[in-house]
Amino acid sequence: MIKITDLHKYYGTSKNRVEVLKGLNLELPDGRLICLLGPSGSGKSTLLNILGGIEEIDAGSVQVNGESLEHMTRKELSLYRRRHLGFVFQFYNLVSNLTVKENIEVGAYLSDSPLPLDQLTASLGLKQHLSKYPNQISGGQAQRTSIGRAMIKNPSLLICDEPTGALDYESAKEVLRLLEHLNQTYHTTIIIATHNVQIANMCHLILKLHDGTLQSVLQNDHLISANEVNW
Ligand SMILES: Nc1ncnc2c1ncn2[C@@H]1O[C@H](COP(=O)(O)OP(=O)(O)OP(=O)(O)O)[C@@H](O)[C@H]1O
Repeated sequence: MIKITDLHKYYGTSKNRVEVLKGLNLELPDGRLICLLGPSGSGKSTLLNILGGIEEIDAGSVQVNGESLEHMTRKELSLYRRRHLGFVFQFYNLVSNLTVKENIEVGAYLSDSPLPLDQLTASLGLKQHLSKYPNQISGGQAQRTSIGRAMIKNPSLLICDEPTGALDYESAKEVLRLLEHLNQTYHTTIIIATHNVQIANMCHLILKLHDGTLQSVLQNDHLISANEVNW
């Protein structure tokens, strides 16, 4: 469970200080697919980076599985990231001189309890591509590799910031099907920040952020499968 209480975040100092998150309150149950929607600049990445222990909390509290991030030292935050977090970004950030398999294995080294590589690569649909290098695979395959690298850690929370933003329709759908499958198989809480409002239809919970405030938190009563998501 993630519990956010009166969360504030500011950038800049004195006259240039801007409040980017303006007192968020939110509870996110475990094991859900969560969509975070909001226009550019509304604070989505800032919120994800706070949940990911990358950005400091200026006021308020963020509890993840009972641990308060605002009280953690840098070392504790680093351990929190290693143990609990997986990150997926719009651009895949693969290591160019490592193969697909080796890129995924990088994630395993960071975990005390990694998932078996064989099992995961079957889910990722990358078995035929394991010995290729990033410049020999498509964008969709690269994103599935980066999801593999994040998931092999067996994180309790997978944070995806615009995971389909750079992909064509078919590759984006494959990534969405994969995220749905991982959520169902491993019960990982997955947060997807996106501009694509259609993605919300396959998520259990839909958060709408506007200008640093939560406009709405909706339970999706008309859940559809990733396969049925169209745009
Ligand atoms: N390191 C920073 N220093 C100063 N201002 C920042 C910093 N990071 C973000 N901001 C500002 O905070 C606001 C929220 O940015 P954020 O990246 O969280 O929005 P977003 O909703 O993720 O946008 P997008 O959809 O374009 O990625 C923006 O006005 C942005 O300019």
